[in-house]
Amino acid sequence: MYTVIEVPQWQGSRSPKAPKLVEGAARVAALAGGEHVRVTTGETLAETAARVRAVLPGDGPTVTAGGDCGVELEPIARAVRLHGDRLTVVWFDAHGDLNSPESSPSGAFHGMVLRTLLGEGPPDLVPSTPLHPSQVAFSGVRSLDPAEADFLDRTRWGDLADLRDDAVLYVHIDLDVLDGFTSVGYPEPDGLPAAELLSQVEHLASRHQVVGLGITEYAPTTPADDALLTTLVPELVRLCTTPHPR
Ligand SMILES: NC(=[NH2+])NCCC[C@H](N)C(=O)O
Repeated sequence: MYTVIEVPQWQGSRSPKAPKLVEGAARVAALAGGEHVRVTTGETLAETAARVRAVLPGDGPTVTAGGDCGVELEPIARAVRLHGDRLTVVWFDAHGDLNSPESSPSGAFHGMVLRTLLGEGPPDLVPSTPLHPSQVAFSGVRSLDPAEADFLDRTRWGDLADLRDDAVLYVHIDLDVLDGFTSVGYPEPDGLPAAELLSQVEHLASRHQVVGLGITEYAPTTPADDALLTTLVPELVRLCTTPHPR
């Protein structure tokens, strides 16, 4: 069995749609099945993170239902603690979320969460064991602020086509990676069709154990987007929680 952690955090986003992330987290969690735990948000992001940390299971796969992308902080930090160098984080997202507090144009934590996991972020949120850039591989990223583009260019990242045989994966999916999906705070053109996202995840999950999945940034806006998630979320969860090798 897998644990589904619903985190209705919206305070990490500065989008006018951010309050809708509360309803979105509940919807994604309901579609994900599993053993469902709901975390209530605290006064600060650090307090919410501590609550997430407190409910993470000792072992077994986690499915995190966001909420803004900042909800990935503790589940990914846990995967680093458990799996060390073997872990690769696959970042399916329109955005890099690679801003530092100094470079962020918005001040929003969801645009800094990956950088924070790499060891540079708001001091109360940086995990004790940072992720190394070679443990991160991107898919669908197409909207970067200038400082993020510069950081991306001067850093050696992981490569999905060249994962080590014994790699285990954390699959992060910000729904803004999808093409034409508008139920997010910051939609961007030219994303991945849902079938392409599924086929990439299927390919990865057929070769590697997935130790965590996060599905974030759902801000319900259109019935068509909701209908898409009705099939997409259970399928992603099935692919990522089926024990390996299948
Ligand atoms: N997870 C997201 N939707 N991130 C959007 C970030 C947008 C922008 N790069 C910022 O830092 O504010």
